[in-house]
Amino acid sequence: MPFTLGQRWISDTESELGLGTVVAIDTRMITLLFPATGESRLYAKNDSPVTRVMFNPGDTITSHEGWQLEVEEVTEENGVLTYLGTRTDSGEQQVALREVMLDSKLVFNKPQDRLFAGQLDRMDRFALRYRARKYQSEQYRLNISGLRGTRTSLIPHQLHIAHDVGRRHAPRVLLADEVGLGKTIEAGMIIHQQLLAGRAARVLIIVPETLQHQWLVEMLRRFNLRFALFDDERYAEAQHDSDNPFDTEQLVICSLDFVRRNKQRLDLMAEADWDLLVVDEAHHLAWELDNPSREYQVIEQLARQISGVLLLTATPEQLGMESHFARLRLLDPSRFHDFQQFIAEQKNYRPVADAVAELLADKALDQQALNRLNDLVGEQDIEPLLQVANGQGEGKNAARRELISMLMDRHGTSRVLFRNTRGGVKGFPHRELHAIRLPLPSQYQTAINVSGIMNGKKSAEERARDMLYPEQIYQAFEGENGTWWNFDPRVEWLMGYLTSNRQQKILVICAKAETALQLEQILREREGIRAAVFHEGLSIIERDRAAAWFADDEDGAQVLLCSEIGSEGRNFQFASQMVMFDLPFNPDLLEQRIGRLDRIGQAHDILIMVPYLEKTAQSVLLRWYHEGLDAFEHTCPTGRTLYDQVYSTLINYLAEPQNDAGLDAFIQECRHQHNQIRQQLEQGRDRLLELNSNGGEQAQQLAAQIEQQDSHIELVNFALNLFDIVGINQEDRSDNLLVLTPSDHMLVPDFPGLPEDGCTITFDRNQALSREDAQYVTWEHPLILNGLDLILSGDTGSCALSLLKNKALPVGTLLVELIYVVEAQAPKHLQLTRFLPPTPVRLLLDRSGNNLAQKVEFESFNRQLSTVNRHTGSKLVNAVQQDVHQILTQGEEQITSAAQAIIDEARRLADETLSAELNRLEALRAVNPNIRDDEVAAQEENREQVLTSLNGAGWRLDALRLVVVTHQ
Ligand SMILES: Nc1ncnc2c1ncn2[C@@H]1O[C@H](COP(=O)(O)OP(=O)(O)OP(=O)(O)O)[C@@H](O)[C@H]1O
Repeated sequence: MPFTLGQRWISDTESELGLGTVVAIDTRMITLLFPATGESRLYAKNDSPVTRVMFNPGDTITSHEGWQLEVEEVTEENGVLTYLGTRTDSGEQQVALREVMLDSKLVFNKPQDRLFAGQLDRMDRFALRYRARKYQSEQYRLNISGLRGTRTSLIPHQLHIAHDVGRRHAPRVLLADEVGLGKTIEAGMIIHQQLLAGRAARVLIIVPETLQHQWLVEMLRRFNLRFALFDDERYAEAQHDSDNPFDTEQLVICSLDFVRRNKQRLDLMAEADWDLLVVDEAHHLAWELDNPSREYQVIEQLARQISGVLLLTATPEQLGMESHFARLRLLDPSRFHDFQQFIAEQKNYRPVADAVAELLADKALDQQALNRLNDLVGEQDIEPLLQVANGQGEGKNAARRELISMLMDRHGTSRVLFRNTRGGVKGFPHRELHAIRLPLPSQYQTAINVSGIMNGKKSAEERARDMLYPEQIYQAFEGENGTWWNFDPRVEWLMGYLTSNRQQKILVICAKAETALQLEQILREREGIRAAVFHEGLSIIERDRAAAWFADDEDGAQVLLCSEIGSEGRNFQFASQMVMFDLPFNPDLLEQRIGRLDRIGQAHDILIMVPYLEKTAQSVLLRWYHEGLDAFEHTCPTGRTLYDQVYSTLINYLAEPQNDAGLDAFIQECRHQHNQIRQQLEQGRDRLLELNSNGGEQAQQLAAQIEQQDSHIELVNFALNLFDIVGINQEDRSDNLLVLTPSDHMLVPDFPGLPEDGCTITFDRNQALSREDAQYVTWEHPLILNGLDLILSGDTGSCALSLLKNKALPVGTLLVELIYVVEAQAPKHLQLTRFLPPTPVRLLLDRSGNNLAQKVEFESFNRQLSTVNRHTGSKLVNAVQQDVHQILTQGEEQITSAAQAIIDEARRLADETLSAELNRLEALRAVNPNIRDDEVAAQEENREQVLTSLNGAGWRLDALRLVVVTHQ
């Protein structure tokens, strides 16, 4: 094309320069000035990488003054164009705009503009873009989205809870699985889902100080969630950056103590607009009528402000029924307002549990059972369902499942409380108690006698507490000289045990920090035993260091000596032996202690060694725990109830252990009651809770579904292609590992998610679980999510040209592949993507407008195509420009009906799903007070907003490729 002064051209290789103007021409060269950047370039007249910019009627163009013109006519004079049309701002008609007056900052972002401006992209990028669209849209539609991307084993009960709670609006639940069954993991999965779906953006986690780092690490390692740890120092720093320091981070972990200590800080925290509050070890929140603890009040203030609340505790009833009730009250004050009523409800679970058991038993239901079900379900006509459930037809199991879920929904606390037990989950190792009886040294006997005389005024409980730790009584009398370890036979026994098990990691727990410290010194000095200590006197860093030293396989400590604080929340399942140097005061603490080893991941049977001194409070307590409650070898669900029931008798025996008249009968009676209560629980409340909490068959299916997805090769192919195009170096290592490093030709200089010095990744879940240094890459990993974003939010691959070698078609045959996207704009929290994710529609049109897309599948077609160099590409584009315009017009006609069908289907699905959810909630609210009014209102509003947003859905051309047939 001949050059003329004043014409506008664009550089094919440096499109960022904007529009250029021809300012000089000589015999062989031309000069373009690019006013937007002030730069000039000299090009050869023949064969230069520049494309003539020409607009067509229907285009909207911008003048250098900023106003826009809708082009109606284009005239040419001496090779220079003038555009005629209507101004969009004033409506003035027949306005002329000479091309030299066009805005030079022109960017071409519509694929067709880019095509005509010669900005052709590589063919592999076009394919990547289409695949990215396709996979993204498929992933959004899967109901397991948000559950797959975590570095965790697929454990059905956890997946069930995460699936149920994770998709609720502002979930408020108590996660109360038994110790070590994975509450932290469940909370992490819920947070991950809520963040991914846009239901939450700001999350606050409050934990005991000792667990802060463990949480921080678990969130990052398993969920790729980078929390900021707020302590005094960090808080002071953040004060410089914002009036409210908590506004400086989206994801925050801090300790309960940090929150409790300062009223002003608490107020600021409460104001900081969190979406989700997580409180671990929530049994610390003690409550009595008219006397709530400070900890309780702190969380109460936050829970009033924050819409989503997850409370975690393995021992929900640790501080008694009242505190348990009070924690439920934090979740829903209007529902849990009357303690007496709550107690009454607790007793009424039996008939519901029986009905559920009958349904599960797969036997025919007699008239009595049918009547009972009718009564329990209440308002709804379930006759048809009962007939199917009682028949032998296909739908029998599904009908029974539906009836069970109706019962669960309508009765009890199952919507706010989840509790899985080892019994329900199965597959846990055995626990074995070894009680080692040792003589009571005379020094202790004397100290106990003297203290008995001196402490006459103390309460029975105080005396009982003293009596449990004779070494402390002795030392209180002897002061500095009270070297009890020189004669206490437990010390001798402990040293013998540890030295004869040098290859084993052993956890030693004692109630008091002083005992732990003294033992450490003795073990070190006398036997050279490497023992880490873990107690409340250490700083957080020191505690974590101690735990890490114990965990270290190669150079680590053989023993971890910890006081009672080490018995909570920590993960020590790599060890399978524990020594209780003394026993804790209540059965919940005992369970917490054993729970350090008896957790998911424990591969061996657990040995619990208890050296105890005969005729002491310890020997009484040991018998009570073991013979009365069976609390060492099995988790003890009755512990708290029995403890409250027999408290005064027990305390008296502990306070005066030498007076054991009637002790045998007392213990026997406790065992009898234990068996009875356990049976009641198993048939009533616990059974119901468990049935609801472990998710049954559906949870198994969920796990199986995710597992099936895990092995999909599509992700691997896509990711490798993506990394390639982004410019990330990939180096194959054995064992399904890949090392990624940034190259010096990256698409963007800083690819989010890829560290400067690279990272190791794996696509294999098992490998990721055993190799902590490798990132587990799934569709939900930041590398993939950011990669998809990078490709789809920019121009990458939006316009390409390929050659098709096919002798069956005439040379020069033109096909245009058009990728449209059907989408709706809406705030993320509406989760419109469930119904209408950005959905690609592919058309493959020939010159007559026939759509061949159905017959010619993308991948096999793509494999037949070959690339063309940019220069030839530009020439080809110019040659077929008119045809392409026509085909585009035909494309617009064809997409309308296809897109509208997709939108209609999305609206139908949304209406059906959301109306069903709303109806269900409304029906439930009539019978189950656990449904909060605000939940129903939010659901209703959500439905309205979703449907309105879908009404506004539309489509646009996202990418296009010209395909020209050759025979060479
Ligand atoms: N799905 C899983 N995949 C891999 N590891 C898991 C999974 N679930 C739990 N674990 C591991 O099992 C241990 C117990 O899990 P977690 O700490 O979440 O239990 P918990 O119920 O919070 O315990 P506690 O009652 O002691 O606070 C942890 O080491 C955790 O990493």
